[in-house]
Amino acid sequence: MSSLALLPSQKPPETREGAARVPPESLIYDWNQVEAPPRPPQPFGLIDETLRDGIQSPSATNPSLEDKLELIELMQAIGVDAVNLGMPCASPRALADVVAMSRHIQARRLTLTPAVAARTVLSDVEKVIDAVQQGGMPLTLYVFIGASSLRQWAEGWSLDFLASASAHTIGFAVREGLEVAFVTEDTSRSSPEILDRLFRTALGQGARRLVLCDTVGHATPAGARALVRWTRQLIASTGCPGQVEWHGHNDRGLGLDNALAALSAGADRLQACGLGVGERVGNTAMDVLLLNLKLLGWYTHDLSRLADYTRKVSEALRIPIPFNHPLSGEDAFRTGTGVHAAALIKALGRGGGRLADHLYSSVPAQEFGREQRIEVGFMSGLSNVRFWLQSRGLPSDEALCQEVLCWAKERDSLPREEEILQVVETHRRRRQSAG
Ligand SMILES: CC(=O)SCCNC(=O)CCNC(=O)[C@H](O)C(C)(C)COP(=O)(O)OP(=O)(O)OC[C@H]1O[C@@H](n2cnc3c(N)ncnc32)[C@H](O)[C@@H]1OP(=O)(O)O
Repeated sequence: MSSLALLPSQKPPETREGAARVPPESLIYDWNQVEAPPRPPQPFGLIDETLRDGIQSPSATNPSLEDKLELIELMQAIGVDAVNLGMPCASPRALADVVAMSRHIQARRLTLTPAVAARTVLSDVEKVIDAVQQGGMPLTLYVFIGASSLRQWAEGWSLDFLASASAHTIGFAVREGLEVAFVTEDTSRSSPEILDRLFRTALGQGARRLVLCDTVGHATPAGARALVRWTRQLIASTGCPGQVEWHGHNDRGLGLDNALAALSAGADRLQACGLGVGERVGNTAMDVLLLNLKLLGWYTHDLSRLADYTRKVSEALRIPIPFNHPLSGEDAFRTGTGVHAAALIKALGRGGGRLADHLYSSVPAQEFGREQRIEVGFMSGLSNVRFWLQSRGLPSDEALCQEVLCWAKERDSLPREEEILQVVETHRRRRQSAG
Protein backbone atom coordinates (compact mmCIF):
# COMPACT_ATOMS: atom_id res chain seq x y z
CA MET A 1 0.00 0.00 0.00
CA SER A 2 2.90 2.34 0.64
CA SER A 3 3.79 2.26 -3.07
CA LEU A 4 0.63 4.22 -3.67
CA ALA A 5 2.24 7.25 -2.17
CA LEU A 6 4.60 7.22 -5.16
CA LEU A 7 1.76 7.60 -7.64
CA PRO A 8 1.95 11.09 -9.17
CA SER A 9 -1.27 12.94 -8.61
CA GLN A 10 -3.28 13.55 -11.74
CA LYS A 11 -2.77 16.96 -13.25
CA PRO A 12 -5.95 18.68 -14.34
CA PRO A 13 -6.54 17.96 -18.00
CA GLU A 14 -5.21 20.61 -20.34
CA THR A 15 -7.88 22.19 -22.44
CA ARG A 16 -7.32 22.85 -26.07
CA GLU A 17 -9.73 25.24 -27.73
CA GLY A 18 -11.38 23.82 -30.79
CA ALA A 19 -10.36 20.20 -30.13
CA ALA A 20 -14.02 19.21 -30.05
CA ARG A 21 -14.35 20.10 -33.68
CA VAL A 22 -11.56 17.78 -34.85
CA PRO A 23 -13.14 14.80 -36.63
CA PRO A 24 -11.81 11.51 -35.23
CA GLU A 25 -10.99 10.29 -38.75
CA SER A 26 -8.34 13.00 -39.11
CA LEU A 27 -6.51 11.75 -35.99
CA ILE A 28 -6.55 8.04 -36.80
CA TYR A 29 -4.18 6.52 -39.33
CA ASP A 30 -5.99 3.46 -40.61
CA TRP A 31 -3.77 0.59 -41.71
CA ASN A 32 -6.91 -1.32 -42.61
CA GLN A 33 -7.23 0.87 -45.66
CA VAL A 34 -3.79 -0.15 -46.91
CA GLU A 35 -5.04 -3.62 -47.77
CA ALA A 36 -8.79 -3.11 -47.55
CA PRO A 37 -10.95 -6.17 -48.23
CA PRO A 38 -12.67 -5.98 -51.60
CA ARG A 39 -16.16 -4.47 -51.33
CA PRO A 40 -18.98 -6.92 -52.05
CA PRO A 41 -19.43 -6.91 -55.83
CA GLN A 42 -23.23 -6.58 -55.55
CA PRO A 43 -25.91 -5.65 -53.00
CA PHE A 44 -26.25 -8.35 -50.35
CA GLY A 45 -28.84 -9.57 -47.87
CA LEU A 46 -28.86 -11.08 -44.39
CA ILE A 47 -31.00 -13.87 -43.02
CA ASP A 48 -31.35 -14.36 -39.28
CA GLU A 49 -31.12 -18.01 -38.23
CA THR A 50 -31.50 -17.52 -34.48
CA LEU A 51 -34.92 -19.15 -34.40
CA ARG A 52 -33.72 -22.16 -36.43
CA ASP A 53 -30.04 -22.97 -35.94
CA GLY A 54 -29.76 -20.73 -32.87
CA ILE A 55 -32.23 -22.77 -30.87
CA GLN A 56 -30.36 -25.94 -31.84
CA SER A 57 -27.75 -24.88 -29.29
CA PRO A 58 -27.96 -27.44 -26.48
CA SER A 59 -27.78 -24.57 -23.99
CA ALA A 60 -30.67 -22.61 -25.51
CA THR A 61 -34.21 -22.50 -24.20
CA ASN A 62 -36.96 -22.69 -26.79
CA PRO A 63 -38.25 -19.09 -26.65
CA SER A 64 -41.89 -18.37 -25.91
CA LEU A 65 -43.96 -17.22 -28.86
CA GLU A 66 -44.11 -13.75 -27.34
CA ASP A 67 -40.29 -13.61 -27.23
CA LYS A 68 -40.06 -14.87 -30.81
CA LEU A 69 -42.38 -12.10 -31.99
CA GLU A 70 -40.39 -9.48 -30.12
CA LEU A 71 -37.19 -10.81 -31.67
CA ILE A 72 -38.68 -10.60 -35.14
CA GLU A 73 -39.52 -6.94 -34.53
CA LEU A 74 -35.92 -6.30 -33.50
CA MET A 75 -34.57 -8.15 -36.54
CA GLN A 76 -36.66 -5.81 -38.65
CA ALA A 77 -35.35 -2.82 -36.67
CA ILE A 78 -31.70 -3.71 -37.38
CA GLY A 79 -32.37 -4.11 -41.09
CA VAL A 80 -32.14 -7.88 -41.56
CA ASP A 81 -34.11 -8.77 -44.68
CA ALA A 82 -35.12 -12.39 -44.00
CA VAL A 83 -35.73 -14.66 -41.02
CA ASN A 84 -35.76 -18.42 -40.67
CA LEU A 85 -38.75 -19.21 -38.44
CA GLY A 86 -37.80 -22.83 -37.75
CA MET A 87 -38.64 -26.36 -38.84
CA PRO A 88 -42.38 -26.97 -38.99
CA CYS A 89 -41.78 -30.75 -39.03
CA ALA A 90 -39.91 -30.64 -35.71
CA SER A 91 -43.05 -30.64 -33.51
CA PRO A 92 -46.65 -29.40 -33.39
CA ARG A 93 -45.42 -26.43 -31.36
CA ALA A 94 -42.79 -25.60 -33.98
CA LEU A 95 -45.49 -25.62 -36.68
CA ALA A 96 -47.88 -23.51 -34.58
CA ASP A 97 -45.12 -20.98 -33.85
CA VAL A 98 -44.21 -20.70 -37.54
CA VAL A 99 -47.88 -20.03 -38.36
CA ALA A 100 -48.21 -17.42 -35.61
CA MET A 101 -44.99 -15.68 -36.65
CA SER A 102 -46.06 -15.56 -40.32
CA ARG A 103 -49.38 -14.02 -39.29
CA HIS A 104 -47.53 -11.48 -37.17
CA ILE A 105 -45.20 -10.51 -40.02
CA GLN A 106 -48.22 -9.98 -42.25
CA ALA A 107 -50.34 -8.14 -39.69
CA ARG A 108 -47.49 -5.79 -38.83
CA ARG A 109 -46.58 -5.37 -42.52
CA LEU A 110 -42.94 -6.17 -41.77
CA THR A 111 -40.63 -6.33 -44.78
CA LEU A 112 -38.78 -9.40 -43.46
CA THR A 113 -39.09 -12.42 -45.76
CA PRO A 114 -40.06 -15.46 -43.67
CA ALA A 115 -38.36 -18.80 -44.35
CA VAL A 116 -38.46 -22.29 -42.87
CA ALA A 117 -36.28 -25.41 -43.00
CA ALA A 118 -37.02 -29.02 -43.96
CA ARG A 119 -35.18 -32.18 -44.97
CA THR A 120 -35.43 -33.36 -48.57
CA VAL A 121 -38.34 -35.44 -47.36
CA LEU A 122 -41.86 -35.03 -48.75
CA SER A 123 -43.58 -35.27 -45.37
CA ASP A 124 -41.39 -32.39 -44.09
CA VAL A 125 -42.35 -30.27 -47.09
CA GLU A 126 -46.03 -31.09 -46.57
CA LYS A 127 -45.74 -29.57 -43.10
CA VAL A 128 -44.32 -26.44 -44.72
CA ILE A 129 -47.27 -26.31 -47.08
CA ASP A 130 -49.57 -26.63 -44.02
CA ALA A 131 -47.76 -23.69 -42.45
CA VAL A 132 -48.18 -21.60 -45.60
CA GLN A 133 -51.90 -22.40 -45.75
CA GLN A 134 -52.53 -21.74 -42.07
CA GLY A 135 -50.32 -18.65 -41.92
CA GLY A 136 -51.69 -17.25 -45.16
CA MET A 137 -48.34 -16.06 -46.44
CA PRO A 138 -45.56 -17.52 -48.62
CA LEU A 139 -42.56 -19.07 -46.87
CA THR A 140 -39.20 -19.67 -48.52
CA LEU A 141 -38.26 -23.31 -48.10
CA TYR A 142 -34.68 -24.09 -47.09
CA VAL A 143 -34.47 -27.75 -47.95
CA PHE A 144 -31.35 -29.53 -46.76
CA ILE A 145 -29.42 -32.75 -47.22
CA GLY A 146 -26.04 -33.94 -45.91
CA ALA A 147 -23.77 -33.71 -48.96
CA SER A 148 -20.13 -34.54 -48.18
CA SER A 149 -18.70 -38.02 -48.69
CA LEU A 150 -18.26 -38.23 -44.92
CA ARG A 151 -21.93 -37.45 -44.34
CA GLN A 152 -22.95 -39.93 -47.07
CA TRP A 153 -20.78 -42.60 -45.47
CA ALA A 154 -22.38 -42.05 -42.05
CA GLU A 155 -25.90 -42.41 -43.46
CA GLY A 156 -25.12 -45.14 -46.00
CA TRP A 157 -26.27 -42.85 -48.82
CA SER A 158 -24.99 -42.67 -52.41
CA LEU A 159 -24.65 -39.59 -54.59
CA ASP A 160 -27.44 -41.00 -56.77
CA PHE A 161 -29.71 -41.08 -53.71
CA LEU A 162 -28.83 -37.48 -52.80
CA ALA A 163 -29.51 -36.29 -56.34
CA SER A 164 -32.82 -38.11 -56.68
CA ALA A 165 -34.08 -37.13 -53.18
CA SER A 166 -33.16 -33.52 -53.88
CA ALA A 167 -34.69 -33.48 -57.36
CA HIS A 168 -37.89 -35.10 -56.16
CA THR A 169 -38.39 -32.82 -53.16
CA ILE A 170 -37.37 -29.57 -54.82
CA GLY A 171 -39.53 -30.36 -57.87
CA PHE A 172 -42.50 -31.07 -55.61
CA ALA A 173 -42.00 -27.89 -53.55
CA VAL A 174 -41.60 -25.70 -56.63
CA ARG A 175 -44.77 -27.15 -58.17
CA GLU A 176 -46.54 -26.35 -54.90
CA GLY A 177 -45.51 -22.73 -55.37
CA LEU A 178 -42.72 -22.53 -52.78
CA GLU A 179 -39.57 -20.55 -53.39
CA VAL A 180 -36.75 -22.99 -52.70
CA ALA A 181 -33.25 -22.57 -51.32
CA PHE A 182 -31.12 -25.72 -51.56
CA VAL A 183 -28.93 -26.38 -48.53
CA THR A 184 -26.05 -28.82 -48.82
CA GLU A 185 -24.89 -29.68 -45.33
CA ASP A 186 -21.08 -29.83 -45.01
CA THR A 187 -20.55 -28.06 -48.34
CA SER A 188 -17.09 -26.88 -47.28
CA ARG A 189 -15.91 -30.52 -47.11
CA SER A 190 -17.76 -31.74 -50.22
CA SER A 191 -15.91 -32.42 -53.48
CA PRO A 192 -16.57 -30.36 -56.63
CA GLU A 193 -17.92 -33.54 -58.29
CA ILE A 194 -20.60 -33.92 -55.60
CA LEU A 195 -21.51 -30.25 -55.59
CA ASP A 196 -21.58 -29.99 -59.38
CA ARG A 197 -24.10 -32.82 -59.59
CA LEU A 198 -26.29 -31.60 -56.72
CA PHE A 199 -26.26 -27.91 -57.64
CA ARG A 200 -27.13 -28.58 -61.29
CA THR A 201 -29.92 -30.89 -60.15
CA ALA A 202 -31.32 -28.32 -57.72
CA LEU A 203 -31.15 -25.40 -60.13
CA GLY A 204 -32.67 -27.55 -62.86
CA GLN A 205 -35.62 -28.30 -60.57
CA GLY A 206 -36.17 -24.61 -59.86
CA ALA A 207 -34.19 -23.92 -56.66
CA ARG A 208 -33.20 -20.26 -56.75
CA ARG A 209 -30.65 -20.16 -53.98
CA LEU A 210 -27.70 -22.40 -53.11
CA VAL A 211 -26.72 -22.34 -49.47
CA LEU A 212 -23.06 -23.12 -48.89
CA CYS A 213 -22.78 -24.58 -45.42
CA ASP A 214 -19.65 -24.61 -43.36
CA THR A 215 -21.56 -26.94 -41.08
CA VAL A 216 -18.67 -27.87 -38.80
CA GLY A 217 -16.75 -24.60 -38.96
CA HIS A 218 -14.00 -26.15 -41.08
CA ALA A 219 -13.50 -23.30 -43.55
CA THR A 220 -10.84 -20.61 -43.52
CA PRO A 221 -11.42 -17.30 -45.32
CA ALA A 222 -9.45 -18.58 -48.33
CA GLY A 223 -11.61 -21.71 -48.46
CA ALA A 224 -14.82 -19.68 -48.14
CA ARG A 225 -13.74 -17.40 -51.01
CA ALA A 226 -12.80 -20.34 -53.22
CA LEU A 227 -16.12 -22.09 -52.62
CA VAL A 228 -18.22 -18.98 -53.28
CA ARG A 229 -16.33 -18.16 -56.49
CA TRP A 230 -16.54 -21.74 -57.72
CA THR A 231 -20.29 -21.83 -57.06
CA ARG A 232 -20.91 -18.53 -58.83
CA GLN A 233 -19.10 -19.85 -61.89
CA LEU A 234 -21.14 -23.02 -61.79
CA ILE A 235 -24.41 -21.08 -61.60
CA ALA A 236 -23.32 -18.89 -64.51
CA SER A 237 -22.52 -21.98 -66.57
CA THR A 238 -26.04 -23.39 -66.11
CA GLY A 239 -27.82 -20.28 -67.40
CA CYS A 240 -30.29 -20.66 -64.48
CA PRO A 241 -30.97 -17.77 -62.13
CA GLY A 242 -29.44 -18.59 -58.77
CA GLN A 243 -28.05 -16.82 -55.74
CA VAL A 244 -25.29 -17.88 -53.36
CA GLU A 245 -25.80 -17.84 -49.61
CA TRP A 246 -23.18 -18.49 -46.91
CA HIS A 247 -23.88 -20.34 -43.65
CA GLY A 248 -20.90 -20.51 -41.32
CA HIS A 249 -20.07 -22.00 -37.93
CA ASN A 250 -17.50 -20.83 -35.47
CA ASP A 251 -15.70 -23.99 -34.36
CA ARG A 252 -12.29 -22.51 -35.23
CA GLY A 253 -13.34 -19.00 -34.26
CA LEU A 254 -13.37 -18.00 -37.94
CA GLY A 255 -17.12 -17.56 -38.46
CA LEU A 256 -16.98 -13.80 -38.88
CA ASP A 257 -13.85 -13.76 -41.08
CA ASN A 258 -15.37 -16.43 -43.31
CA ALA A 259 -18.65 -14.53 -43.65
CA LEU A 260 -16.80 -11.37 -44.69
CA ALA A 261 -14.62 -13.35 -47.10
CA ALA A 262 -17.71 -15.00 -48.62
CA LEU A 263 -19.28 -11.59 -49.09
CA SER A 264 -16.16 -10.13 -50.75
CA ALA A 265 -16.10 -13.14 -53.07
CA GLY A 266 -19.67 -12.51 -54.20
CA ALA A 267 -22.10 -14.21 -51.79
CA ASP A 268 -25.57 -12.70 -52.18
CA ARG A 269 -26.67 -13.33 -48.64
CA LEU A 270 -25.18 -14.25 -45.27
CA GLN A 271 -26.79 -16.32 -42.55
CA ALA A 272 -26.08 -15.51 -38.91
CA CYS A 273 -27.52 -15.88 -35.40
CA GLY A 274 -27.79 -13.33 -32.62
CA LEU A 275 -24.91 -13.65 -30.14
CA GLY A 276 -23.46 -16.38 -32.36
CA VAL A 277 -25.65 -19.06 -30.79
CA GLY A 278 -26.19 -22.37 -32.60
CA GLU A 279 -24.93 -25.92 -32.77
CA ARG A 280 -21.77 -26.51 -30.67
CA VAL A 281 -19.83 -23.22 -30.50
CA GLY A 282 -22.42 -21.60 -32.72
CA ASN A 283 -22.81 -19.65 -35.94
CA THR A 284 -21.47 -16.36 -37.21
CA ALA A 285 -22.77 -13.81 -34.71
CA MET A 286 -25.31 -11.52 -36.42
CA ASP A 287 -24.60 -8.64 -34.03
CA VAL A 288 -20.82 -8.78 -34.53
CA LEU A 289 -21.26 -9.23 -38.27
CA LEU A 290 -23.49 -6.13 -38.47
CA LEU A 291 -21.05 -4.17 -36.36
CA ASN A 292 -18.24 -5.01 -38.77
CA LEU A 293 -20.31 -4.43 -41.90
CA LYS A 294 -21.21 -1.02 -40.55
CA LEU A 295 -17.62 -0.12 -39.69
CA LEU A 296 -16.49 -1.31 -43.12
CA GLY A 297 -19.05 1.05 -44.63
CA TRP A 298 -20.87 -1.85 -46.33
CA TYR A 299 -24.07 -1.49 -44.31
CA THR A 300 -25.98 1.73 -43.96
CA HIS A 301 -29.02 0.78 -41.89
CA ASP A 302 -29.35 2.44 -38.47
CA LEU A 303 -27.97 0.10 -35.78
CA SER A 304 -28.92 2.03 -32.67
CA ARG A 305 -31.14 -0.94 -31.66
CA LEU A 306 -28.46 -3.57 -32.18
CA ALA A 307 -27.70 -3.85 -28.46
CA ASP A 308 -31.46 -4.28 -27.79
CA TYR A 309 -31.55 -7.10 -30.32
CA THR A 310 -28.62 -8.89 -28.68
CA ARG A 311 -30.10 -8.46 -25.20
CA LYS A 312 -33.39 -9.89 -26.44
CA VAL A 313 -31.65 -12.92 -27.98
CA SER A 314 -29.98 -13.51 -24.63
CA GLU A 315 -33.22 -13.11 -22.70
CA ALA A 316 -35.34 -15.18 -25.11
CA LEU A 317 -32.92 -18.11 -25.39
CA ARG A 318 -31.75 -17.79 -21.76
CA ILE A 319 -28.13 -17.57 -22.89
CA PRO A 320 -26.03 -15.04 -20.99
CA ILE A 321 -24.09 -12.46 -22.98
CA PRO A 322 -20.37 -13.17 -22.41
CA PHE A 323 -18.83 -10.31 -20.40
CA ASN A 324 -16.35 -9.62 -23.21
CA HIS A 325 -18.73 -9.98 -26.16
CA PRO A 326 -18.17 -7.22 -28.73
CA LEU A 327 -20.58 -4.33 -28.40
CA SER A 328 -23.08 -5.82 -25.95
CA GLY A 329 -20.78 -7.47 -23.39
CA GLU A 330 -20.74 -5.89 -19.94
CA ASP A 331 -17.07 -4.96 -20.36
CA ALA A 332 -17.21 -3.82 -23.99
CA PHE A 333 -17.01 -0.16 -23.01
CA ARG A 334 -15.81 -0.07 -19.43
CA THR A 335 -12.37 0.20 -17.96
CA GLY A 336 -10.94 0.02 -14.47
CA THR A 337 -7.40 0.55 -15.78
CA GLY A 338 -5.56 3.65 -14.60
CA VAL A 339 -3.68 4.65 -17.75
CA HIS A 340 -6.67 4.07 -20.01
CA ALA A 341 -9.09 5.85 -17.73
CA ALA A 342 -6.78 8.87 -17.30
CA ALA A 343 -6.51 9.29 -21.07
CA LEU A 344 -10.23 8.76 -21.55
CA ILE A 345 -11.07 11.39 -18.96
CA LYS A 346 -8.76 13.89 -20.66
CA ALA A 347 -10.37 13.10 -24.00
CA LEU A 348 -13.82 13.60 -22.49
CA GLY A 349 -12.70 16.95 -21.11
CA ARG A 350 -11.32 18.02 -24.47
CA GLY A 351 -13.69 16.90 -27.09
CA GLY A 352 -16.77 15.31 -25.60
CA GLY A 353 -18.09 11.84 -26.31
CA ARG A 354 -17.35 11.48 -29.99
CA LEU A 355 -13.57 11.73 -29.79
CA ALA A 356 -13.41 9.97 -26.44
CA ASP A 357 -15.37 7.12 -27.98
CA HIS A 358 -12.49 6.45 -30.35
CA LEU A 359 -9.66 6.72 -27.86
CA TYR A 360 -9.66 3.27 -26.28
CA SER A 361 -12.19 1.52 -28.48
CA SER A 362 -12.36 0.88 -32.18
CA VAL A 363 -16.14 0.78 -31.81
CA PRO A 364 -17.82 4.14 -31.22
CA ALA A 365 -20.11 3.24 -28.31
CA GLN A 366 -22.61 6.06 -28.78
CA GLU A 367 -23.30 5.11 -32.38
CA PHE A 368 -24.52 1.72 -31.16
CA GLY A 369 -26.57 2.89 -28.20
CA ARG A 370 -23.89 2.36 -25.52
CA GLU A 371 -21.55 4.54 -23.50
CA GLN A 372 -18.06 4.43 -21.97
CA ARG A 373 -17.83 3.65 -18.24
CA ILE A 374 -14.96 4.16 -15.84
CA GLU A 375 -14.65 1.87 -12.84
CA VAL A 376 -12.41 1.78 -9.79
CA GLY A 377 -10.37 -1.32 -9.00
CA PHE A 378 -7.00 -2.85 -8.22
CA MET A 379 -5.52 -1.71 -11.58
CA SER A 380 -6.85 1.85 -11.24
CA GLY A 381 -5.15 5.18 -10.59
CA LEU A 382 -6.32 8.36 -8.94
CA SER A 383 -7.95 9.48 -12.20
CA ASN A 384 -10.46 6.65 -12.00
CA VAL A 385 -11.36 7.48 -8.42
CA ARG A 386 -11.62 11.22 -8.93
CA PHE A 387 -13.78 10.79 -12.03
CA TRP A 388 -15.93 8.15 -10.34
CA LEU A 389 -16.61 10.41 -7.36
CA GLN A 390 -17.15 13.58 -9.39
CA SER A 391 -19.54 11.90 -11.81
CA ARG A 392 -21.71 10.99 -8.80
CA GLY A 393 -21.59 14.51 -7.37
CA LEU A 394 -19.42 13.38 -4.41
CA PRO A 395 -16.44 15.21 -2.90
CA SER A 396 -13.16 14.25 -4.57
CA ASP A 397 -10.40 15.79 -2.47
CA GLU A 398 -6.95 14.20 -2.60
CA ALA A 399 -7.18 12.50 0.82
CA LEU A 400 -10.46 10.77 0.00
CA CYS A 401 -9.28 9.73 -3.49
CA GLN A 402 -6.10 8.24 -2.00
CA GLU A 403 -8.06 6.35 0.63
CA VAL A 404 -10.50 4.87 -1.90
CA LEU A 405 -7.67 3.93 -4.24
CA CYS A 406 -5.57 2.27 -1.48
CA TRP A 407 -8.62 0.30 -0.41
CA ALA A 408 -9.45 -0.76 -4.00
CA LYS A 409 -5.84 -1.86 -4.63
CA GLU A 410 -6.07 -4.37 -1.81
CA ARG A 411 -9.06 -6.13 -3.34
CA ASP A 412 -9.10 -9.11 -5.70
CA SER A 413 -11.94 -7.81 -7.84
CA LEU A 414 -13.63 -4.55 -8.78
CA PRO A 415 -15.76 -3.34 -5.88
CA ARG A 416 -19.47 -2.83 -6.26
CA GLU A 417 -20.85 0.71 -6.20
CA GLU A 418 -22.30 0.29 -2.68
CA GLU A 419 -18.94 -0.86 -1.35
CA ILE A 420 -17.15 2.23 -2.64
CA LEU A 421 -19.90 4.43 -1.24
CA GLN A 422 -19.37 2.75 2.13
CA VAL A 423 -15.66 3.70 2.08
CA VAL A 424 -16.62 7.27 1.18
CA GLU A 425 -19.12 7.38 4.05
CA THR A 426 -16.62 5.97 6.57
CA HIS A 427 -14.08 8.59 5.47
CA ARG A 428 -16.66 11.36 5.89
CA ARG A 429 -17.63 10.22 9.41
CA ARG A 430 -14.01 9.92 10.48
CA ARG A 431 -13.32 13.45 9.29
CA GLN A 432 -16.44 14.77 10.93
CA SER A 433 -15.54 13.29 14.28
CA ALA A 434 -11.92 14.50 13.91
CA GLY A 435 -12.98 18.00 12.96
C1 LIG B 1 -29.21 -27.82 -41.69
C2 LIG B 1 -29.08 -28.35 -40.30
O1 LIG B 1 -28.75 -27.68 -39.39
S1 LIG B 1 -29.44 -29.96 -40.02
C3 LIG B 1 -30.22 -29.98 -38.42
C4 LIG B 1 -31.67 -29.95 -38.63
N1 LIG B 1 -32.42 -29.69 -37.44
C5 LIG B 1 -32.89 -30.65 -36.65
O2 LIG B 1 -32.62 -31.83 -36.80
C6 LIG B 1 -33.76 -30.19 -35.51
C7 LIG B 1 -35.19 -30.75 -35.59
N2 LIG B 1 -35.20 -32.18 -35.81
C8 LIG B 1 -36.21 -32.98 -35.41
O3 LIG B 1 -37.16 -32.54 -34.78
C9 LIG B 1 -36.14 -34.41 -35.74
O4 LIG B 1 -34.78 -34.79 -35.95
C10 LIG B 1 -36.96 -34.74 -37.03
C11 LIG B 1 -38.44 -34.48 -36.75
C12 LIG B 1 -36.50 -33.88 -38.22
C13 LIG B 1 -36.75 -36.20 -37.43
O5 LIG B 1 -36.99 -37.00 -36.29
P1 LIG B 1 -36.93 -38.61 -36.43
O6 LIG B 1 -37.81 -39.05 -37.52
O7 LIG B 1 -37.18 -39.14 -35.07
O8 LIG B 1 -35.46 -38.94 -36.93
P2 LIG B 1 -34.07 -38.73 -36.19
O9 LIG B 1 -33.98 -37.32 -35.72
O10 LIG B 1 -33.86 -39.80 -35.18
O11 LIG B 1 -33.03 -38.96 -37.36
C14 LIG B 1 -32.98 -38.10 -38.46
C15 LIG B 1 -33.46 -38.89 -39.66
O12 LIG B 1 -33.54 -37.98 -40.75
C16 LIG B 1 -32.83 -38.56 -41.86
N3 LIG B 1 -32.43 -37.47 -42.72
C17 LIG B 1 -31.71 -36.38 -42.42
N4 LIG B 1 -31.64 -35.59 -43.48
C18 LIG B 1 -32.31 -36.20 -44.47
C19 LIG B 1 -32.59 -35.87 -45.80
N5 LIG B 1 -32.18 -34.72 -46.32
N6 LIG B 1 -33.32 -36.72 -46.55
C20 LIG B 1 -33.76 -37.87 -46.03
N7 LIG B 1 -33.55 -38.23 -44.75
C21 LIG B 1 -32.82 -37.40 -43.99
C22 LIG B 1 -31.71 -39.30 -41.21
O13 LIG B 1 -31.14 -40.24 -42.07
C23 LIG B 1 -32.47 -39.97 -40.08
O14 LIG B 1 -33.18 -41.03 -40.62
P3 LIG B 1 -33.38 -42.44 -39.82
O15 LIG B 1 -34.26 -42.10 -38.68
O16 LIG B 1 -34.02 -43.32 -40.81
O17 LIG B 1 -32.03 -42.84 -39.40
